[in-house]
Amino acid sequence: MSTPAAEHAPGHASADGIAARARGLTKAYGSGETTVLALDSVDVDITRGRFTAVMGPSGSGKSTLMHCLAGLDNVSAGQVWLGDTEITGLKERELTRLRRDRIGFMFQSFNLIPTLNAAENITLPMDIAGKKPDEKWLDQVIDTLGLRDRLKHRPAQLSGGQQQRVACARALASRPELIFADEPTGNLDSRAGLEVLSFLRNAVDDLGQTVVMVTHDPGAAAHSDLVLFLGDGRIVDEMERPTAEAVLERMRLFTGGNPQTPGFDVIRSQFEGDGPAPGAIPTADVTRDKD
Ligand SMILES: Nc1ncnc2c1ncn2[C@@H]1O[C@H](COP(=O)(O)OP(=O)(O)OP(=O)(O)O)[C@@H](O)[C@H]1O
Repeated sequence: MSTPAAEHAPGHASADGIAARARGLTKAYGSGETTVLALDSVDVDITRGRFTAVMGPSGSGKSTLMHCLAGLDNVSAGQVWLGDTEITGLKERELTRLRRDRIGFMFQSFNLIPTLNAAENITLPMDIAGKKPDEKWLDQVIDTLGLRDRLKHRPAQLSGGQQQRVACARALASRPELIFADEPTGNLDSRAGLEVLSFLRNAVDDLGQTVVMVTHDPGAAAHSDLVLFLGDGRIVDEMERPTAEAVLERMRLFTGGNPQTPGFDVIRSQFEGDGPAPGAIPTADVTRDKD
């Protein structure tokens, strides 16, 4: 689980391309005395063809950052670009189209449609958009994810790991510029979680995709090329070629080992005795993988 990114082959795309960029990104919720500054003037570049993990204590702004970069949430101040397109200021309709055409999403809950089989779930976003899939690319995604013999199965006939692989294939199917994954392993046992992380890694290394993943798990973050650490709505540090141990150590510094700090319990229980071994995926809310 603690495979260092250094062992991974570099992605296909050139390192100088920027898939998404934010400058002075600020997001406040509420108003007056109850205002919460979820993001505080964040500057960030997401490099194309890389796997970036976003970590930080609970409430540090990870999901808000992802939502603002993906155009799912409007910003209070600052600017966000997807490639060369500035998305801040776009109308909802334009944003919807941009998300549909250029971004893939993977969430903790797989969000598969129970009445559709795996193949239909994978192509659903494109079917809704009236777009024909690139069959060669789709075949490559299906084979990379090992779903070839599961295409006719409905979600209920698939294990948790297989369902998440279908969700991964759906995110990749339209060959998006950028894939956002929010705790993609959060509902999986450690083996299925590991599989999904390997597939995301392969999507970057073999298919040249760009992935941004929000996670609480240092072991999951160790599959990335770069970890961004958020604290109180700011990027407070970053780590190239992370290992689970180094990320855990950084998270410890973060919380100052203070059990009162939000997120401390999660980190401590995962790594210090009463949780799984370092690098394991949290096993709460486990979905059995019958592979
Ligand atoms: N819709 C909302 N209304 C009000 N406050 C919000 C809203 N969404 C998020 N917040 C607040 O913004 C801050 C950042 O939240 P966010 O969900 O981005 O954190 P996070 O790092 O993803 O947390 P977690 O790890 O617990 O998911 C928190 O203080 C949160 O309470």
